[in-house]
Amino acid sequence: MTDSVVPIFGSPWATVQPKLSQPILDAVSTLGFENMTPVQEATIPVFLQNSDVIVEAATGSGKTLAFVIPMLELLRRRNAHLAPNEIGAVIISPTRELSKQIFEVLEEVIRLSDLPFKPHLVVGGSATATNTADEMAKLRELGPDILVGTPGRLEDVLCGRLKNGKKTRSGMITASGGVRGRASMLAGKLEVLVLDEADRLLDMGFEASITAILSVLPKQRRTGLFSATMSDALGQLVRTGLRNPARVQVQVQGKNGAGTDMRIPSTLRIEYLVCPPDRKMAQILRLIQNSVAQKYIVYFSSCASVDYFFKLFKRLLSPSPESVPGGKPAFTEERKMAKQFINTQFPISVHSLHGQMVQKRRQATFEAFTKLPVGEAGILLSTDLASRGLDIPDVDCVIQWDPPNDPKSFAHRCGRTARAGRSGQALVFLNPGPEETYVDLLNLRKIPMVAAKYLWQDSAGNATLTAPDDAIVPGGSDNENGETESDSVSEQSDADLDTEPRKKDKKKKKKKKRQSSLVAKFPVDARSDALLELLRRFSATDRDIYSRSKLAFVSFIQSYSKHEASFIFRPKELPLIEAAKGFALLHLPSMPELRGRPTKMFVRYDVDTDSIPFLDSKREAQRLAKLAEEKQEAEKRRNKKAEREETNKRKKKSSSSNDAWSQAKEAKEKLRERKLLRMKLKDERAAEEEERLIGEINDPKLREALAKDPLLAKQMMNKRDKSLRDAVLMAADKMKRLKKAPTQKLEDIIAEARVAKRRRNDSSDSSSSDEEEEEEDWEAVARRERIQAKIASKSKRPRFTFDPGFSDEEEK
Ligand SMILES: Nc1ncnc2c1ncn2[C@@H]1O[C@H](COP(=O)(O)OP(=O)(O)OP(=O)(O)O)[C@@H](O)[C@H]1O
Repeated sequence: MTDSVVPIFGSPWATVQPKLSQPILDAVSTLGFENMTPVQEATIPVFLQNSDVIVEAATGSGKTLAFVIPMLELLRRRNAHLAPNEIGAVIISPTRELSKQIFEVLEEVIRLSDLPFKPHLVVGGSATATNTADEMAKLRELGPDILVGTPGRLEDVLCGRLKNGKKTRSGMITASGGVRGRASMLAGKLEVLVLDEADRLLDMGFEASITAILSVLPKQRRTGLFSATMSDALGQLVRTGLRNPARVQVQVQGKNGAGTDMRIPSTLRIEYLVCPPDRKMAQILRLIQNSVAQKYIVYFSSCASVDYFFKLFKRLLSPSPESVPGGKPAFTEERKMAKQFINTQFPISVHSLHGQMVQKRRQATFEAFTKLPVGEAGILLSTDLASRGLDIPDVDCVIQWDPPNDPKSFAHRCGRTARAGRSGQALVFLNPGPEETYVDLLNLRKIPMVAAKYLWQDSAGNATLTAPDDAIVPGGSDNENGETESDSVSEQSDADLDTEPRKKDKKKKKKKKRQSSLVAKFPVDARSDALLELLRRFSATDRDIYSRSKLAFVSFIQSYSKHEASFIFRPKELPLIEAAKGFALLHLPSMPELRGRPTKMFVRYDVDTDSIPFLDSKREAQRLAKLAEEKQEAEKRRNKKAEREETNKRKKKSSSSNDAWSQAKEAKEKLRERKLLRMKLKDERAAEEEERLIGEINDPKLREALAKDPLLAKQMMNKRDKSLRDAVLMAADKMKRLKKAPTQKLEDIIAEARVAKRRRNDSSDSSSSDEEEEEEDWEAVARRERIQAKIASKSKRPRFTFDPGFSDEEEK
């Protein structure tokens, strides 16, 4: 392991051992670099001696040349000839911007040294298949020796384009199960591999591509890993196949000249400001107003925040008359208002950069900021896309509106200033409360910070360190909810008596109150509040700004919950209402995170948000047309709904009267059905019973007769009246004898039989009368009985109609 202390510059290039070739020495001299930087001095000899290297050195310390120079030297020294489709070296970096920057340095050194190497930049951005195919064809035609690029596109070139690979949890496509196209370049003879920002490249996000690239590289190669935060990735180094690597850690030189273990350049001053989140904008403007700095980078946690604040900063710092609704007079008035908050002697241009921008704009905006003319000030708003490696000249100040989600990025962000021995300043905003411990975390990571002073603004608009008279200090007793400290104390003693769940509830409330009081203890800054009102006015007059404000706030909250240092950045303790004010929202969005927060503290902006227009007339016309369409649709829907309701009402009404009728009908029907069923069952049971009874009668004649009159049979059997049976038989015989009409009913016969029986009983011994007489009597009785039966039948109809005892056929 090689350790060296950073004096800003080290030994001359000519002192390197083994010696650098003359063309390369000429090139660095033409670049104006007389001496090496310490990291170059420590790395180049080791790399040249065919050893793998892991290099960790502060941001802006010259790591790019520390790998570019030995790489060219190693390629120059090799004897093997490279075919047009073979490459000798690959440099991988995590972003397109950084790849381009490295490529430009490499190209410049090759040009100045006149070495016969062809470098080529391989970055994404033109994702369509035809573009990729074109690019690959161009690449084969060009036959480069060195490739510089991002992992995904390099994977396509070196391993073949992957189709249908498997998606990993992190969203990357892995080769397993996928089909690869033909590789455009062969890496079998590769001499040098460099991973710049290696710790980032070894993160999960790039894992699949890096693994695929490593799999097609020869094992006999030189590998160099470079970063300002290398130790964070040591665990993953095994994967890169390093062979007995030399570790180069360059110490930062302290003020007394001795080496320190700090991770940041000694020329960089990092400050932190603890203040409520709604004061950030005013603080930035006052900082710009107060300093001589010209170039600023402001970091946000999401692309949506960058887009939104870009619009706000632009309206404040460099508006154009077309961007202000109401034409020129309104523009002049707005300029006047904005000048109350920032009034610099120089123009300030505003730029934005993030990963969701189209490549062309991304490139243009980056170049515009990089090449800003001397004497002109500029602000670049960015996400972490511009946090690593970018060597933007003359950045004076780095401001972190949001601390980064990954604490590693903190040093990289700050490192965009104070590069190559220049001095620079960085500022990070922290919310009062748990976020203040971020200072300790960074201290542990060898990144020291000092507290910044809150900046005020006097009536003349100048930034000052002393609070003006209108800065009302709440005295610490009143908190956000209007409760006093003593209230809290008495509540605390009450809480001691409370039951467990209530205690928890109170604890939560107390926590919230503590948070709110932390914010509320800051003196009121009326000018900051007035600035926020102006920003809200921008939003209320430009739909583009208004819609972006909501998006930005929501994405900020989402991003806040993804902080790696979640023990410091606790979403539950984030002062959300102040954050919403800081985003200059017109109203609070309805989101679950705001539940239980003191939303009354937020004053809604008095505007009908539906009427906020787009400044772009085309967009506004589209919006109005869409709105009219939506209104029509809504009207139609309302009408349809009303119609539906009306018909439903009518239906209900008629069905309620119809219902009673149909219900009664239905009930009747049911009753009838049930009755019929009952009768049927009864009949069936009766029939069964009668059959059984008939079966019991032995006499075949009687059985025959009774089979035809089951009712009689039943009656007889019930009574077990043998004499009646005999009488029936006798009567039946007699009928036969007298050849009486077969239609005579059996019940008549029975009636006659009964009369006869009675008579027989009456004149038991008396000689029986002659047959004629008997016959007459029988007739009379039968008549009487018939009449009686008729009367009875009128009142009680028999269930079965009686069949004549003997049919005509039987008679025959
Ligand atoms: N020997 C040198 N003498 C003077 N300036 C140099 C020398 N080497 C590099 N520089 C300059 O130093 C600046 C920073 O270099 P470089 O971008 O390589 O830093 P870095 O260590 O890679 O930073 P980061 O960690 O941010 O990627 C560049 O502008 C570069 O031109």
